[in-house]
Amino acid sequence: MIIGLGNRGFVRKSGQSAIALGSNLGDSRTILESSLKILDQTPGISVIAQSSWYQTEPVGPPQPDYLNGCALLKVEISPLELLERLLAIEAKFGRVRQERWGPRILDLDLLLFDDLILETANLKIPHPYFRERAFVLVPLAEIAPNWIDPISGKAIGQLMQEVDCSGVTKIEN
Ligand SMILES: Nc1ncnc2c1ncn2[C@@H]1O[C@H](COP(=O)(O)OP(=O)(O)OP(=O)(O)O)[C@@H](O)[C@H]1O
Ligand SMILES: Nc1nc2c(c(=O)[nH]1)N=C(CO)CN2
Repeated sequence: MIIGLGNRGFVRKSGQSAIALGSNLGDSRTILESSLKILDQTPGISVIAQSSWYQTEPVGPPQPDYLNGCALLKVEISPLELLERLLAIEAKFGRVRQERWGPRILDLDLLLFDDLILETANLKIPHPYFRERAFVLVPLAEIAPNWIDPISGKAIGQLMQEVDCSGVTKIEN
């Protein structure tokens, strides 16, 4: 377990990462599928697993249901570089930040990076809210149930058991 010392600290240049994908504006299914293809074609990033898509009730201000999913990436870049790639893809799809937790065309969150714990101004790993989000834990448990959260020491499958998953519905196809 490596504690990041901000930008000056030890930062890995490769690893396995888990990301969350979400969208509740536009043609969400196409947007999410396309963003995964772009990620897989990005130098230093390979998509090695993806979950089913889930229709999820919005957490936060009233807004349309989301389409959510998770993916596992093998990366040859640092966590900070990975975040930059994720933000660039969001911008490519025209994501503009308005109200916090408001509706968005595309949201790509960096959930986990091996067993890294990193706390910088722009990047916190593990994602600070993932443990309480069924819209993250259900798809993530589908593809990585045994990944251990380096802060709680619990497996993803166990974390999922601890939240109310009633607002998360798997899309079959
Ligand atoms: N693990 C992380 N994954 C993605 N962004 C992160 C992470 N940690 C910190 N950030 C920072 O959060 C900023 C705001 O992200 P964003 O606007 O997508 O938040 P949000 O998705 O609305 O809320 P939430 O953080 O609850 O998912 C990003 O610009 C990024 O610098
Ligand atoms: N169901 C759902 N609710 C949300 C989501 C999301 O992806 N899915 N993202 C948010 C901000 O990150 C806030 N609320």
